[in-house]
Formats: sequence, C-alpha cells, structure tokens
Amino acid sequence: MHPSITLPSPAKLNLFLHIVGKRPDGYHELQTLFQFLDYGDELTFTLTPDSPDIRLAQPIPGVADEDNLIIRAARALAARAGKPLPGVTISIDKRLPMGGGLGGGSSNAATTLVGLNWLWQLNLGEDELAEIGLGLGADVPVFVRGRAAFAEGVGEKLTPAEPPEDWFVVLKPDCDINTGKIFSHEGLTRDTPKITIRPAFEGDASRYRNDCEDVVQKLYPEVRQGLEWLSQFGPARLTGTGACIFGRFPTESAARIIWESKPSGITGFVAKGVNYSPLHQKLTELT
Ligand SMILES: C[C@](O)(CO)[C@H](O)COP(=O)(O)OP(=O)(O)OC[C@H]1O[C@@H](n2ccc(N)nc2=O)[C@H](O)[C@@H]1O
Ligand SMILES: Nc1ncnc2c1ncn2[C@@H]1O[C@H](COP(=O)(O)OP(=O)(O)OP(=O)(O)O)[C@@H](O)[C@H]1O
Repeated sequence: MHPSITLPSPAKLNLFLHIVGKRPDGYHELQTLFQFLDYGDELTFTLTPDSPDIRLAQPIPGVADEDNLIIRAARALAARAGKPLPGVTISIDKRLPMGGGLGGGSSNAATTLVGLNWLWQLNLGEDELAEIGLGLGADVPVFVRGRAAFAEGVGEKLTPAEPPEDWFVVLKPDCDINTGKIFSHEGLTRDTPKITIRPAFEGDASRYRNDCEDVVQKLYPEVRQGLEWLSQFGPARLTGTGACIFGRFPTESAARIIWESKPSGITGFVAKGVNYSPLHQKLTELT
C-alpha cells in the first residue's frame, strides 16, 4: 500500500464583500469577511514512489489538467522543494459547484499545498505556503491559513476573525457567472468607504453588503429571484461574484426547514459556518 491521505477541501462564504478601490493593474481592492463551511470537496493524495509524475486520477470536466489548480499547486510546491520527490496521484470528490463564488478551485489548491507539504514531509511554514498560494489565486491564502478572516487588498491581507458559527442554506441559481465580467461591469460601485473592524470581528456581518449584488441581480434574474425568496426568512447574500447565494439561520433545524421548501429546480446544500477550516481540523487529528 502506498502512503495515502484523504483531506477536506471546504467551501468559503464571503459574509460581506466591499469594493473599496481599483489598483493600477486593474484588480479591485476589497474588504471581505471569509468564513469556511463544513461542506466541500475531498481530495485523496496517493504517493507513487515508482513514478515521479504528478497526475489526476480523473480530470474535472471542462478543466484541462494543465489548468487545474490542483496540478498547478502541486507543481508549484514541488518546484519550491527543489529536490526529487515521489510522484502523486490525486483523486477528487467534487461536490462544490464550479464558478459559484464558493472558492472551490482555490480551496482545492490550498488543500493540495497543505496536504502535499505534509505527505512529502517538506515542512514548509504557513507563510511560505500562503505565498505560493497567492501566486495561484487571491483566495488561496485564507484556505492555506485555515482561519476565518477579514481580508483586504485583493484578499491576501488577512486578520483572523470570529463571526458567529451560524447555519446556512446555500443555493446555486441555475446560471454561470464569470468573475471578470462582473468586476469589469460599468455599473459596479468601487468606492465603498473602508471600514475598520475590531480585532476578531465578532459582529453581525449581515449589516454589511456585497457590492457585486446589484449588478449580478440585474444581469441574472435567477439570482434576483433566489435572493428574493431566501430573504423572506432572514438575511440573505451573494457570495463572491456569485452565482451562489446564502441565507443565515441560528440552528440546523431552522435551516433545514427552509431548505425543504426551496423552489423546485434550484440546487444547493445546508452547511454550518466554521471559523477553523475542516482541512486543518483533520490534519490536527492526524498528527
Ligand atoms: C470575488 C472573490 O471571490 C472574493 O473572495 C475573489 O476575489 C475572486 O477571486 P478569483 O476567483 O481567484 O478571481 P480570478 O479568477 O483571479 O479573477 C478573475 C478576474 O476578475 C477580476 N478581479 C478579480 C479579483 C479582484 N480582486 N479584482 C478583479 O478585478 C480580474 O479581472 C480577474 O482577471
Ligand atoms: N480544481 C478546480 N476546481 C474548480 N475549478 C477549477 C479547478 N481548477 C481550475 N478551475 C477553474 O477555476 C474556475 C473557478 O472555479 P472556482 O470553483 O474556484 O470558482 P469560484 O467558486 O467562483 O471561486 P471564487 O469565489 O474564488 O471566485 C473554474 O471555472 C475552473 O475553470
């Protein structure tokens, strides 16, 4: 039996998302609150000592292996290690909708960096892994660090936060939203005044908005209808640039009652918000 490890790759929510400016390189400066969900993909890493190849057991439909953030993360880590390493085969149990604002690809990249650092026994520190992660995507560092956080810059300046660990109904309206298209939309507001938060942010995130929500609702009636339906029952928001939306509930049973009554034809799930990533939780249990 070759050494093997199965690790969670959780989703994130942007409990709020403010666009506070635009950088000279065209990227938008954000202030956002990230919380993890106890729901996500699962990756299994199996070392193949007889072959140096880094490969996927099965491709993700619509994503070329070369572009897959899992392969890109594993290669970036191997390059940083700078020594011969055993090959690895990675299989994916994909549960998160792609391009849904739940950070699935970024989370897969982070689980790969953290998991292979462990399996290859590289002992790189969290700062170094987060730096490699930032080269793969702005949302990767928060998944590498594994703590809910208030994020600034493009998402890389992180202050740990402890929002309430509520339950969420997460719905995926039936549309695909391109992040670049939303960020380049002329109707997007880019001047929300910067806020300062108390260290640890224990406040009520639903006081704050997602600045992408107006544009996304205008372009995608499915999102508007979903938000209208969900907000009857409590605070509801878009995560990232969508398409997923979430409603917040104090208990699992309250969330499940609403989930059961969702309109037909809409997919999604019920999950708990967690401030410590299930990935890091699992690794703690293993060591
Ligand atoms: C909106 C968030 O989901 C918040 O968590 C993320 O910042 C999005 O991060 P991401 O999915 O890694 O985004 P990318 O795939 O890198 O971005 C796609 C495109 O959106 C635009 N973009 C993205 C992030 C950002 N802060 N400003 C931008 O202007 C850029 O044109 C970029 O080329
Ligand atoms: N392992 C992967 N899993 C999912 N998507 C991937 C992966 N590797 C590359 N991608 C590409 O990344 C794109 C964005 O996927 P992802 O699921 O991260 O979006 P998202 O949930 O909108 O993320 P964000 O909230 O960061 O915008 C996909 O459309 C796909 O082309």
